Amino acid sequence: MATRSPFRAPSLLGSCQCQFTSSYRHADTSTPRVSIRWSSSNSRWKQRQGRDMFAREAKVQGLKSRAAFKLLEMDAKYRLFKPGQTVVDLGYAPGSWSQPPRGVATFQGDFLSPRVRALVREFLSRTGRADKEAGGTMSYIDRERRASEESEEEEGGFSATVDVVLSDMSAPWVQTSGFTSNTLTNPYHRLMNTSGVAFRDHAGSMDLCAAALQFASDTLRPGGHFVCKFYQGGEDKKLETRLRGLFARVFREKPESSRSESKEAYFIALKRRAGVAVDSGDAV
Ligand SMILES: C[S@@+](CC[C@H](N)C(=O)[O-])C[C@H]1O[C@@H](n2cnc3c(N)ncnc32)[C@H](O)[C@@H]1O
Repeated sequence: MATRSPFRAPSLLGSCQCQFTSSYRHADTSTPRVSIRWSSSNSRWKQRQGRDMFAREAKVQGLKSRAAFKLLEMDAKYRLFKPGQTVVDLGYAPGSWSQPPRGVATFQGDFLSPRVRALVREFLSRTGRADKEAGGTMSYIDRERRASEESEEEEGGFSATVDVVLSDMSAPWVQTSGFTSNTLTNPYHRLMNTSGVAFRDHAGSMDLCAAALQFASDTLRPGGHFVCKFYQGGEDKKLETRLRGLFARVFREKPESSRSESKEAYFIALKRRAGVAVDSGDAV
């Protein structure tokens, strides 16, 4: 049997400045409606983790979760990050995409809410201005290049300062049973797992992708990149078409470290076009 070797993770996003991340505070769960014996699925889950090379390797490398390897794989293939960038990581918790947490500001809030998105944009424009005034650590050439990009941005009516927007958001699994099981009540596991109902996961992911894309359209500078998790289904083609309107190149990616039985995949959208924005009325 062929084995898959996880990437080493010397510094995840190490060269980038992760200035902002967002995470969603989960609503309290309701009381159980059905009673199921969870002991067998508990041990199945533990066995799967034990067999899972990426989960084991994440532990060895001190990463918060196996999800880290997905981003490392995508960066190795598409070269997403460069030193000194502003990277926004939406739905960051538990945080393996933002390790190490240097320079990270975290926000809690439901990103589907326009008010939360507006607060994030405001935060970014304030920190962007502060960076500009301070001059930053950019070389002369980088400063000149950025200045010319900014004048293009202003011509296009954007105040865009972000280099990369990442969205690994997925609607968390709402627990309705299994409250006596430590494995199932653990918030970490609910955060990292979906409902398992393909249509529901797909529909939820299309809403989150639409919110993330609108945010990318509002904040990404021309030339910037967008990575977005989605659950495959009937509507993802429409999302891809919207992405193609905003970015020069768009790829579908199923990283090796993403479980093969999961419908999870990623859109990698490279080089945001100047002077183009997504139309919020045209949501997926
Ligand atoms: C699979 S986890 C992300 C894992 C993360 N990339 C990591 O490496 O640790 C999915 C995340 O999406 C977040 N999320 C789900 N719905 C959200 C929403 N409406 N607004 C903001 N975040 C949301 C969850 O809270 C969770 O943090």
